[in-house]
Amino acid sequence: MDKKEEPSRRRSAVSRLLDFAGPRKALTYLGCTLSAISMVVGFGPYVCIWLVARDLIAVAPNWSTATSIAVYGWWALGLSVASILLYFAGLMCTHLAAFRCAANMRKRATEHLMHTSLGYFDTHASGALRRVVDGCAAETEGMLAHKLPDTAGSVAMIVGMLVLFFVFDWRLGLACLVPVILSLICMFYMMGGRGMEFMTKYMESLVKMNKTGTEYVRGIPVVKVFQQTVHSFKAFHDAIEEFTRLAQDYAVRWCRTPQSLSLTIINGVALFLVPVAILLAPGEGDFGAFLANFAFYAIFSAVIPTAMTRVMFMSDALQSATDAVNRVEEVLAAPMIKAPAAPKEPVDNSIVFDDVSFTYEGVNERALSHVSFSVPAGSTVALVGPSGGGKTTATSLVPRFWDVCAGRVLVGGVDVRSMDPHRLMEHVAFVFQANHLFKQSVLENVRAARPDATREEVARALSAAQCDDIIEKLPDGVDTVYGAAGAHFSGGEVQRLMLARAIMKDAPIVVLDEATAFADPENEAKIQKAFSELASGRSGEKRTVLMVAHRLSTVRKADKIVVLDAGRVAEQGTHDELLAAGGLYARMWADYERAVSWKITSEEVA
Ligand SMILES: Nc1ncnc2c1ncn2[C@@H]1O[C@H](COP(=O)(O)OP(=O)(O)OP(=O)(O)O)[C@@H](O)[C@H]1O
Repeated sequence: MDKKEEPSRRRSAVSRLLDFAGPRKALTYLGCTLSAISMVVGFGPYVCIWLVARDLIAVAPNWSTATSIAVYGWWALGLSVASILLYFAGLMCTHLAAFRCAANMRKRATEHLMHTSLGYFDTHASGALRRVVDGCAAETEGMLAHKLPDTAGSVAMIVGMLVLFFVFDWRLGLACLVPVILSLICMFYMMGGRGMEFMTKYMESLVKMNKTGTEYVRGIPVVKVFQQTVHSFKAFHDAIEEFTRLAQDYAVRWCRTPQSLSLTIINGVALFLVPVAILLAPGEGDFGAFLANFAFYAIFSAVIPTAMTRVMFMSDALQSATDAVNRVEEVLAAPMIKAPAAPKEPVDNSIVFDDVSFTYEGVNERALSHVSFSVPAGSTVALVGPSGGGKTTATSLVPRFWDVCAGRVLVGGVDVRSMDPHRLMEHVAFVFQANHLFKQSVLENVRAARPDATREEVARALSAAQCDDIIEKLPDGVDTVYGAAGAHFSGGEVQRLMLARAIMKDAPIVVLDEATAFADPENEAKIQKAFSELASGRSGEKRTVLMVAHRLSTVRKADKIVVLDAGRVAEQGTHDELLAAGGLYARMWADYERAVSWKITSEEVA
């Protein structure tokens, strides 16, 4: 990945950023040019002031003979207005480009994430990704819209000043130049390696704080239940501390420096200019002309600190923007699901695991090792086994959350890697523990599986998934927004709504990870009924179902049970066959029966 990216990293952040602006990139250049012209035009009023000063010195003390003063005044006014108008026109152009750039950054990162292998989200917290997609784009907006044209203007101003410095009296010009050179040296030091290194650390710390913050908010119930304090959530606490330290460093070391620098320049100009003028004055033949020149340098040297400060703050913005564009490029480099050049069509509705092995990245132990089993079209196969046996991993290989390390997963007789990812998603409905309800109406939540479904079709899917009692309880029926008052669901209810979504999708194959291991008897019966509705399919054709079962009651009726233990298939067969074999499944079943009888006995006692 890095090798391919190196050339792009070598290009400047601004040029990489502007790639996101597309054709509007030209507006940035136009905006910067207008801003530069505006600054040069902005010299006009200063020149007029100097001309006034020069005329007055020339006619002193007969001030009334200076007749051109009003003309200079009008010129000064006209040039000021022209400079302001040019500046606004420039800003308009850069804003248009900056907005497009930020929008395209967000769009491309979001689109890329849509096609990123789903497993990527397991290892990249949503808080950090949100900050990259949204925050980084926002960070670049101000830089492109304001800082860049201001810097172009300031550079034009500095260059113009340097030229003017040597037009009238090079000796006074040189005196003004010394503090400029000094400040430039300081600025290059700030913009250099250490400054950038600091900014990268600062941004990393911000991302870390966001990430741990999201995790903390998610974990608040656990923290409360166990009566822990905020400090016990050590990662978040440490991230806040680290960020605070860096933010203080930032304010003290990196913000105070530009301010001191600016002051040095202002004072520096006077410090250098005045003594040089005093030294030169006695030797001057035409003292009036010398005084006028001195007035020129005194007026114009005041412009330089403003320009320098603007350039200085650009370095700050440039560092944040470089960091932002690096992070967005990192997201854009996230592995995408590879779509085959010539996708194959599934020929039936079966699923086959053919000698599949899989190891998670950065882990030595295999999560799955030589796993082979088949789910014939129209049958229901349940994966059972001890915790950590590899059940969830096996099901996540079907939608290509991850790709196998060895072997093949076939859907409809075709390796999932040879199928068009959209076709795979169409052919298979996935109901996972991580699926969640959106903060939308129940109707929209179910319709997410098939956006063109009618209200009647949604109602039928809800009925088939045994959700009628849930809908009846809701204040606005199917139009009730999930999360609004009175619209919260139990684990079993959420599972039934998920099943309604899967029924709505009407895919011939369903892969599901049972959400809850325990449900009350009423919910349990309804979930069972919803499962059989889902498996029975529409128009009499049975669906193929591969399910991770946490409840052995669910698997009893399955056509086949595959027992996964430590990533290997320990045994497979029907419920009766496995009981007769007296292996791991038989032991699990005996434990399950004991648990059920214990539950019944304790309920009777109660
Ligand atoms: N994202 C991950 N990164 C690294 N290892 C993982 C990841 N997810 C799971 N594992 C490991 O892979 C193995 C199989 O886990 P898996 O979740 O598939 O088991 P399971 O049978 O579904 O367990 P359970 O019944 O508890 O849900 C375990 O050792 C687990 O620690």
